[in-house]
Amino acid sequence: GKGHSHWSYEDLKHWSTDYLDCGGTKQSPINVDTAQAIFSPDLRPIQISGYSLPASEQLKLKNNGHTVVLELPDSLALTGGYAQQYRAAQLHLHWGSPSGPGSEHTINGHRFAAEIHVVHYNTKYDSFTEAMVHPDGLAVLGAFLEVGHGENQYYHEILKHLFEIQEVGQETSVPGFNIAGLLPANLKFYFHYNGSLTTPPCYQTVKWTIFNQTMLLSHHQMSMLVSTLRSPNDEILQNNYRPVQNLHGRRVLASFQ
Ligand SMILES: NS(=O)(=O)c1c(F)c(F)c(SCCc2ccc(C(=O)O)cc2)c(F)c1NC1CCCCCCC1
Ligand SMILES: [Zn+2]
Repeated sequence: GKGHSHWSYEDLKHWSTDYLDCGGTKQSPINVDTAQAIFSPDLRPIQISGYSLPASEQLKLKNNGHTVVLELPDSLALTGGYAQQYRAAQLHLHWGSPSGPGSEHTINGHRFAAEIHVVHYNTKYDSFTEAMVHPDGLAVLGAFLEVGHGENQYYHEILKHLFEIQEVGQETSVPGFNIAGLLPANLKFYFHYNGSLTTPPCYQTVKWTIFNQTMLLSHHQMSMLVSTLRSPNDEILQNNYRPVQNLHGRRVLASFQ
């Protein structure tokens, strides 16, 4: 059932007692030490297809108490950069607060303002639920968000609806748009490693791609993100990121030098 809704980012130590995998040796997020990353020229550019959705397609946007989730049709596909084909399930965000950053992954110890995750499942499994328990079951594309000068029109398609779902459990519908606009234009430069869901049940079944290029939002857009949604204890939902986890000998690959 929805048992995972009783955990919080405040009592992280209980995660591994309630969910065994949360105490595993292939956990996410991680810090990427770029000097230790292994340049792998065989890592192909990530290729996505079907990401441009017509406005007639209505997508569900939900405050699930831990983040804002945009459900995605499985017509969105990951067709390059991975050995197998994956289809989209949902995307969601992690962020900090007005006083600090909230990305989940860090680069050389640097935490970015926020991070988007586009969650996909391997099409060789019949469903997402089936896929998420297999080591090659999930693929998550991650990109960092920072404050830049202009407004980001693609992120605006999501952020302009946040006020409609301030309370936990609330959902609204968002007209389709080009989801690819939420990711960097250049999908060639990324880090790649095997890890996990960063939330209970922490299944170690995610092949992570973290793009090197950062997305830019306006200051106003970032402040909407960090100050609109409420959490289960009716406080503002902030700092919804898990601390970085030990690599336990895992190698991080880089598609670029
Ligand atoms: N970074 S991540 O991908 O691990 C991740 C998080 F860090 C997340 F924090 C979340 S949200 C927390 C999990 C959750 C809670 C409630 C509901 C609901 O009421 O519908 C749904 C999910 C979250 F949804 C996800 N992604 C989910 C992992 C949870 C279980 C499978 C659902 C799709 C991927
Ligand atoms: Zn996430």
